[in-house]
Amino acid sequence: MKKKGAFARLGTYMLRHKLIYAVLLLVTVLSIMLDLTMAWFLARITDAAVRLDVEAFKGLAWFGVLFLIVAGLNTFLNEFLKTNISAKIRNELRQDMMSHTLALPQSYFDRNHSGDLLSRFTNDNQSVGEACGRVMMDLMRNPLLAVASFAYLLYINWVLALICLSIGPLLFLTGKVFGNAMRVNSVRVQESMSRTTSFLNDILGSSMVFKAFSIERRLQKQYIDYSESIASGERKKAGIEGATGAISSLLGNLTFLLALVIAGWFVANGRLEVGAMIAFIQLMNYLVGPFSVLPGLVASMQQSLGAAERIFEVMDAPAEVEVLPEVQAVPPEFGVLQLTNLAFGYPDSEKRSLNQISLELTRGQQMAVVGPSGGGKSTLFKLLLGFYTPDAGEVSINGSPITGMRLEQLRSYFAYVPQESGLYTGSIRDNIESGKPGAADEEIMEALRQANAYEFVMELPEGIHTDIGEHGSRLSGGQRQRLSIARAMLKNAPILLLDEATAALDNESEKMVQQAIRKLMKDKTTLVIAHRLSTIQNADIILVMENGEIVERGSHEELLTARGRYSELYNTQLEQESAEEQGTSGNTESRGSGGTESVNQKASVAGAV
Ligand SMILES: Nc1ncnc2c1ncn2[C@@H]1O[C@H](COP(=O)(O)OP(=O)(O)OP(=O)(O)O)[C@@H](O)[C@H]1O
Repeated sequence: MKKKGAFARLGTYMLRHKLIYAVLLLVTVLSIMLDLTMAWFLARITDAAVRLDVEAFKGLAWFGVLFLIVAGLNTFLNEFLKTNISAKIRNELRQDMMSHTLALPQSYFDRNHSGDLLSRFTNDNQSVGEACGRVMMDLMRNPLLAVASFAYLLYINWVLALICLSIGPLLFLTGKVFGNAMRVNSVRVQESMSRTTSFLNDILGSSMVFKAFSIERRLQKQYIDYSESIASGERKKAGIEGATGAISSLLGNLTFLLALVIAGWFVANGRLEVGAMIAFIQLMNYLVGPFSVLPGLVASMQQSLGAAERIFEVMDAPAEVEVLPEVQAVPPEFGVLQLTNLAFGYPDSEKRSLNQISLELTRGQQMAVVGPSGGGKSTLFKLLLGFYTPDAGEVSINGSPITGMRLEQLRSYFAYVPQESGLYTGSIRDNIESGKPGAADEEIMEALRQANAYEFVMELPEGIHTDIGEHGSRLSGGQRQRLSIARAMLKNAPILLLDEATAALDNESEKMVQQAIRKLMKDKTTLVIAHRLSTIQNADIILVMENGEIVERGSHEELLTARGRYSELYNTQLEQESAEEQGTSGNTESRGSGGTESVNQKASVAGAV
């Protein structure tokens, strides 16, 4: 998108506030008139003093008081409206950006770093807000002030006026040269800031990892590099601003001195009154001032337009839905889910992550997907949830291809329990309620009971209103998972997609989670990704996925008898678990409930599917 495009689009936001801009324009014109009045006032007061006209002072004093009141009110209105309009436009941009971001497909989030997005929501938004308020109005005010002052100077003495004006082109040229350098540099600073925000976003969100690996020094060094890169851009900015300011003021002072000498000479020769010379000095500042601040303002505007482009880039990214979806109040009827010859490769990836996938899941059936890492299990879920569209083949529910369904309609068939609990900052209530927006407290409590989470939640200081911290960091892994299950319970969708919700839990916690899952799965059709094969022995069908293909399918017994890939995986895992069991059995007491459970123990809590 060209700069003009960004400006025109910002214009649509500004046009929504025509009235404020109209008042701001009036205030600006009034402030220019007040500036000129000040020059006139100085001339009058000087002339009265030179002529020893005491009578004139009384009137001038009253005029001065009135002037101060009007100028004060005008300054207040000017500052208030500029800040106000910035805040309004920033707010609207933020909201529009958020609603579009929420509508973006998963592939967008795969490609773009969340820290970069964050930077667009914050730094860029701030910069654009400035442009629509202060920068914009100053860009209008300064040329108007220069023209008005020049007209007044012409009226006082045209020779002096032309001398003053001669500085204009020089200052303009300075501004153009330095303005370009400023724009190039500010793009660099913005990019550095965005990289730094991404880095901070990553490391601050995983404080336990960097502490556990003792990589604080390395992170500190990396951060110093990022921070230095911002600082170096900012130093360069200071250099450019300093040079622009120095050249502008040198040119301004030179012209000023020249004009002053000539004005003094005119006064000495009786061709100019002393008051007119004082007015001239004041007007000279008004004429030269804008030329020296304009380059900086133009550079700021360019920088903000760059920021606006980055915001509009997000808003222009193709969305997966036009209107943000609403949760369907009543869960749909479900009969059968069919996948026929499904094939899929991620955008930007040459390799196919799924190939020739065909399966049928009927109401009430419990299906498990197992297989080595990278086999395509999670990708299968992503396609079912409509995060990506298959390259070939078809997914249909109750005989209707999902391509003909709205996304919210498709997603209403599934309750998803992700591997990571997927909780967000806010209260327990906020998190659970996302399963059924608008749910009553009783429904939330019931879901918590069903998910074996009621008791621990009630023990928390503020119950369901307790803030759980970033991604639920104030809770244990098992507690997080039980909340994730409670959320799925509240959704009450016909198909449960469970992504190995029992991974990495201790014995006690796993029991609680498994119980919760069993209740969740009651009367539900289930598709579960399982890494621990001991937990899926009761599944109706087990699919073994490898390299994106289903290489085996059948019940636990059938697959063991077949002595194929499943039986290989099962026996390897059995051996590993009993080796771990033997290695740790001597320490059971010191471990408490955090130890690795035996295969038999696991089998006793198995039956999730
Ligand atoms: N967003 C992505 N972009 C590109 N390739 C991806 C993306 N996500 C996964 N892949 C690739 O797709 C393949 C299947 O990955 P998938 O996450 O489905 O495996 P998985 O069976 O769920 O693995 P695991 O058991 O480790 O979770 C892998 O080769 C992986 O590298």
